[in-house]
Amino acid sequence: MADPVFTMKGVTKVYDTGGAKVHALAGVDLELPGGELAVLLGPSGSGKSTLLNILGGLDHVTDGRVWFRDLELTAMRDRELTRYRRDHVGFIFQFYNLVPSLTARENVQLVTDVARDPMPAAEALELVGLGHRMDHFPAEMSGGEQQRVAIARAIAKRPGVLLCDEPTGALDSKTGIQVLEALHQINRDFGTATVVITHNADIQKIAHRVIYFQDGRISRIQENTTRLAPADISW
Ligand SMILES: Nc1ncnc2c1ncn2[C@@H]1O[C@H](COP(=O)(O)OP(=O)(O)OP(=O)(O)O)[C@@H](O)[C@H]1O
Repeated sequence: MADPVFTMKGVTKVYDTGGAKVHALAGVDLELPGGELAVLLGPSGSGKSTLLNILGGLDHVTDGRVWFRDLELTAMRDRELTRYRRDHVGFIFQFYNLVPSLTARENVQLVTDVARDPMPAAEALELVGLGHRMDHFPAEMSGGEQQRVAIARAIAKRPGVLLCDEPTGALDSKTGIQVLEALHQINRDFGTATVVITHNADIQKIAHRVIYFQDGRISRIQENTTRLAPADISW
C-alpha cells in the first residue's frame, strides 16, 4: 500500500450547541493511501462532512490526532492550517461557488494567482474538457460545466488531495457522470488522492475503497477488486 496521505488516530468531534452535545465523530482511526480514490457513504448525520472538514483543515478535532503526510494538522495553529489548505488541498462542494461576474478562466485564475506552483488556468480547464468554454461566464454554463470549472479551480494548484463533498448532488445522471469522469481522470493521471462524499450508492463502484459511516464511526471498509469507469454507471 502506498504511504498514507492522511492518518487519523482516535479522532472525536463533539459539537456543543448550548447544552446538547452532538458526537459527530466518536473515535475514528483511518489511513488513506496516496493515489486512492475513496468514497464515503453513510446516512445523513453520520459524520462524513465533519471528517472531510477536519482533513481539509476547515475544522478542529475535539480529541485525537490527524496527519497529512508528515504534517500533523492537529498540532497546527490557524495560520498554518490556512497555509496547508492553500498549498495542498483542493475542495469541491455540491454548489460550485464560482464568482458570477468572472469567466471560467478568471475563476480559475483566482487560485493560480496565489498558488505556489500552479498550472496555467487554460491547462486546468482543458483537463476537465472545457477548453472551448474558457471565456464564458457561469450563467452561460450548465450545472455540470460549472462544477467542472470548480474542479479545474481545485486542481490548478496541483493539490496533494481533492476533497469532494457531494460533488454530483445537484446534477442529473448525465452531467454528474461527466463530473465523475473529470475526478476519475485526475486521480488516475496525477495520482491525486481523492475523497468523495456521496449519498448515491452507485458512485461507490468507481472507488478503490468505500468507507461506510454510522453514528460517527467507520462501520465497514470495502475494497473494490473491480472498479467501474464513470461512463459505466448510471442513476
Ligand atoms: N456546526 C455544527 N454544530 C452543531 N452540530 C453539528 C455541526 N456540524 C455538524 N453537526 C452535527 O454533527 C453530526 C454529523 O454531521 P455531518 O454533517 O458530519 O454528517 P454527514 O454524514 O456529513 O451528513 P449529511 O450526509 O447529511 O451531510 C450531525 O448530527 C450534525 O447535526
